Amino acid sequence: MTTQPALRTQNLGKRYRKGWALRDCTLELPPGRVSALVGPNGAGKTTLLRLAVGLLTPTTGSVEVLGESPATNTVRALTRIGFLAQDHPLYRQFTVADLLRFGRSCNVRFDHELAARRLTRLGIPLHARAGALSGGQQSQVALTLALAKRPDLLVLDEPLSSLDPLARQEFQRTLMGAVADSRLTVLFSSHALHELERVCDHLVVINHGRVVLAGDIESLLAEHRLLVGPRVGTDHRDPSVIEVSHSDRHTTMLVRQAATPVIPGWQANPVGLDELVLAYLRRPADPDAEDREQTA
Ligand SMILES: Nc1ncnc2c1ncn2[C@@H]1O[C@H](COP(=O)(O)OP(=O)(O)OP(=O)(O)O)[C@@H](O)[C@H]1O
Repeated sequence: MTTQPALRTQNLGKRYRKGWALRDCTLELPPGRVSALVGPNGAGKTTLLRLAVGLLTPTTGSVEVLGESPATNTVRALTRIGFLAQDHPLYRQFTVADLLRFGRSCNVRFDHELAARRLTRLGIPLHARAGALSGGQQSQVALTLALAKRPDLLVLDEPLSSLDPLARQEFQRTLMGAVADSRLTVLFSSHALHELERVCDHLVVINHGRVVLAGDIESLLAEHRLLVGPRVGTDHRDPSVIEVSHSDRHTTMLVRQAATPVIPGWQANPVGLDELVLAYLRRPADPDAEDREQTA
């Protein structure tokens, strides 16, 4: 069994005319897992996903998908990658059946049976024109085309955003089924924090173009604790303290040090995934990182 990361980035960065969209991104995604990429609007998620699939060229650093660069080894690497863009563009004049035929003619591994079966199950008629389908149906067609390509890495930019709750659940089941059947690796961006734990086992949090947290979700939750105790002053330079808040009499601290003994009089509570992600997103950008890069 291969232990090669499905996606590896090293100091990856992308600069547009107005500034950096992604900086100093070093990541490894484990194969055969579902990873979520979360962060606020403008954080750099789409930029990272487009770099991963070879649609953008890095300004700095490198990206590898299953050991190959999508930028330099285009044909071979791209047959192994499925990508669903945020606006899931489809040829609007094509019928769904035309799109399946087109998919088959462009991809040697295309599984026409799987695609037709999934669309029929979802009640999407093959004779309908793509432009006449609802937004949610169009995104289901686009997702089906990406899945039918039988990629090793499936990259999805906000696939949940146009789906209703039933369709979201079906989507989650489909992803988990595909991962279990074929050791597919999935990376998808999402704002739906409360739904992530059900479908993902790995998390990447990005803010201001930088990765601020990444890892296996279970381990991340086990490594963090919410400490509650009598009000105290806190050392803001302590890197294990992620966030501090005070009420009149109490101090609450989110810390990354699960194994440290709790101070008498303090309570240590587990932290939820939403709470953890939001605490990292509320942290101010690291001004030292900028200095470090300028002097490097
Ligand atoms: N083609 C482009 N030209 C110039 N700047 C861009 C371009 N694409 C993205 N940016 C800028 O890069 C930054 C990151 O954008 P990106 O689309 O990656 O964010 P995002 O996290 O996907 O946001 P959202 O959640 O809103 O989709 C933003 O400041 C954006 O304005």
